Amino acid sequence: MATPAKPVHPLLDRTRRSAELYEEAARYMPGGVTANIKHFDPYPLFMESASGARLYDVDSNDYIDYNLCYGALMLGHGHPQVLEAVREQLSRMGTPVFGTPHEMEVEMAKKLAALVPGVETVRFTNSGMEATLFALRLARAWTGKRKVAKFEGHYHGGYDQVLVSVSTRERKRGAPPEARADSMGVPEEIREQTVVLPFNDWETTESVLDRQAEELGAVILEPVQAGFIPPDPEFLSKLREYTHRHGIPLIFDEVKTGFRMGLSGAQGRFGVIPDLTALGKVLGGGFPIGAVGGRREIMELASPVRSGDILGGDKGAQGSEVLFHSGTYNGHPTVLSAGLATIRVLEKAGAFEAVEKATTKLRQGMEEILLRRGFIAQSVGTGTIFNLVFGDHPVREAQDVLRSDLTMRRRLDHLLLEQGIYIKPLNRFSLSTAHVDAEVNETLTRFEAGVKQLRRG
Ligand SMILES: N[C@H](C=O)CCC(=O)O
Repeated sequence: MATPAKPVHPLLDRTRRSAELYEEAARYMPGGVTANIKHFDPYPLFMESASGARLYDVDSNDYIDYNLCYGALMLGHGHPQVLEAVREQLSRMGTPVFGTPHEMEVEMAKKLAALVPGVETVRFTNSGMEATLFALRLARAWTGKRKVAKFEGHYHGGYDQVLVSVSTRERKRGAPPEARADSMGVPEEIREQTVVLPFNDWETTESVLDRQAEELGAVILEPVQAGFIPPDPEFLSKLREYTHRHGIPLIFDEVKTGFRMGLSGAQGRFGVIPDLTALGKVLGGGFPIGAVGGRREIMELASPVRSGDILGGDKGAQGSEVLFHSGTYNGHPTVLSAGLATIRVLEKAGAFEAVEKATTKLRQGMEEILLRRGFIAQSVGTGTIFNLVFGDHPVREAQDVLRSDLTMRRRLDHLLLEQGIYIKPLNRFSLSTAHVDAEVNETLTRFEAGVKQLRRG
């Protein structure tokens, strides 16, 4: 059982019910949470309801939400068109799920093929993590090679092969990152199959790749690291050119960036097209989803027409000849109805641009307040996501975040929570169509009140 929170949190007076619930939760769930990312000190806040850009906690405090379920809610909470689409699906189909193919799967697959440049055909999954896992399997099957290269600080889900060097330790500039398991229970022989590269450092990346290229079945990365560190203009294109030349499938994990860097994702924004793309978050309109899309010939490896179905009792289906991909809830109608409704709203003229404009205004406003109050800080981001970094050095990779003043940032985040700005401490800020001018202005007022209390040292 986790130790109950000590009464030291500045929010304590205002969040007593959260503290009580946390104590109870810790009796029944390890650490009182059901996903490690949801924990923060001294206890996470328990929410009760939400609307638009706002969250309301169990103590009736309101927050302007910049976490938005880790970016998934691109239309904010409870968008009427999303709610209506879900109700309509349930009443029209008479069931949440058929367990058979249905028309909305085709509609969403067509939509993704039309919007995302690297997508020709699609398979749905239930999370972004499942999507990257399936994409890696496809790539390894395509090449017949075992190893996978990923980048330091990039998160692709909580399974063994990619749970490597997501957290960062300081290293000398130009030194290749080491491959470190980020969890107990990751077998050494699996960790050894993962090669770790430094984002935005082409020289070191190329020299590591040169040593490993023969054995690599895939290179996977977040084209915008952690959703907020943009790629150097040349970096992505050099990586694309290199992987193409060596026949290594390039996978973009666009779980965070899909529908947040524009409707064509980071690949559309930066004009670099991967072989395979993993999507999630916004695609489900607030419901769990993932998808893999990519080159037809690679995706086709998963076709049961080609290879049979190991679960179907086909005599001809041999495990080694079948690229297995399945899932009871894949292509769930309720989820797809929410996702399609979300995309329809984002496709309206000016909808996406308005969120970008609000993001720019908020970033500039926060920078101005911090600077005016004597803090050396910057916002780093692109599209509808950004982060705040204390320091004025260029932020191009995970090491640069490590070199910033994280203690100050954590202090600020707690003050912001106190002022009614919801973010997961140290995590990125995401905006939505619900973050209109009034919300941004109010956020800046609350932000200034928080910064006023921020002490140096
Ligand atoms: N699904 C991840 C953790 O559980 C979310 C990571 C993120 O969006 O930052």
